[in-house]
Amino acid sequence: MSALRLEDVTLGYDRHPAVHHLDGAVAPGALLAVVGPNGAGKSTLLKGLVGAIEPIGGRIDRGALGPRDIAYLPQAAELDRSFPIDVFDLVATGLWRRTGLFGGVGRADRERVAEAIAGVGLTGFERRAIGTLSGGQLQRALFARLLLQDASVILLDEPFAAIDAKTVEDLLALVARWHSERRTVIAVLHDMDMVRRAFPETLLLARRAVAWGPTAEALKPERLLEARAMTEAFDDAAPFCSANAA
Ligand SMILES: Nc1ncnc2c1ncn2[C@@H]1O[C@H](COP(=O)(O)OP(=O)(O)OP(=O)(O)O)[C@@H](O)[C@H]1O
Repeated sequence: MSALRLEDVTLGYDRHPAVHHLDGAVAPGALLAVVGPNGAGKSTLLKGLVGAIEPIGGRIDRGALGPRDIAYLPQAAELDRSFPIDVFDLVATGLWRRTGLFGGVGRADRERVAEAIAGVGLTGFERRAIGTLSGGQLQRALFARLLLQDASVILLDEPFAAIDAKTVEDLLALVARWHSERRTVIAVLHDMDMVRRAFPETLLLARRAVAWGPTAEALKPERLLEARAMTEAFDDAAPFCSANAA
């Protein structure tokens, strides 16, 4: 059974497609990279998978997965850093899945939060306001929250952008751990060397799927060139699927 199945999925904004005619399946436990040029539709795809936007066409079959089974880390720019919350409370929101928004955090839960914070190397930062953290520290805190969310599908949008090498290494180890726990991980990435090294499967996106399969196949130079050309040729103002051109 697939964790996620896409059937001729078109996603977009105001009825303008941003990415279209996606067909494919992500198996449970897959470790999938989503790559492609700027504007290729990668973030849009993750938003569609998590259900933040509804497809304009086709359908996304999530099988038995409920909304709480899918965790989503948006791009750093989408997070409001001025929100007055400290590291502990931010990480503790990962428990909402179980406790509910007003469920309260008991002693055992507080220990779990502390454990998750330790797991990302942020012990001592519990009472720091998130606005005072470096980009890498904030990303560590957000990964700690994902640890607590305990979701079977984890979507990461450019999780390693503008992050130092040591933090990347530590967070990548968490991704590997999630993979070993048979969770499904889908990550939007720009670092092709990292994708080749750490992600067995790749979806190369350029407003539609250029390639989807084993990473070595999907990232062949001719495929990457094709992706760039396709993204550049895409007409953002086109009405809903004016052409079905392949
Ligand atoms: N909220 C929005 N409203 C209207 N159009 C949008 C919105 N978000 C994205 N788009 C458009 O959808 C297209 C795909 O954008 P998307 O952010 O999915 O690309 P991406 O592959 O994630 O790009 P990048 O690598 O630059 O993050 C772009 O043309 C973008 O301008």
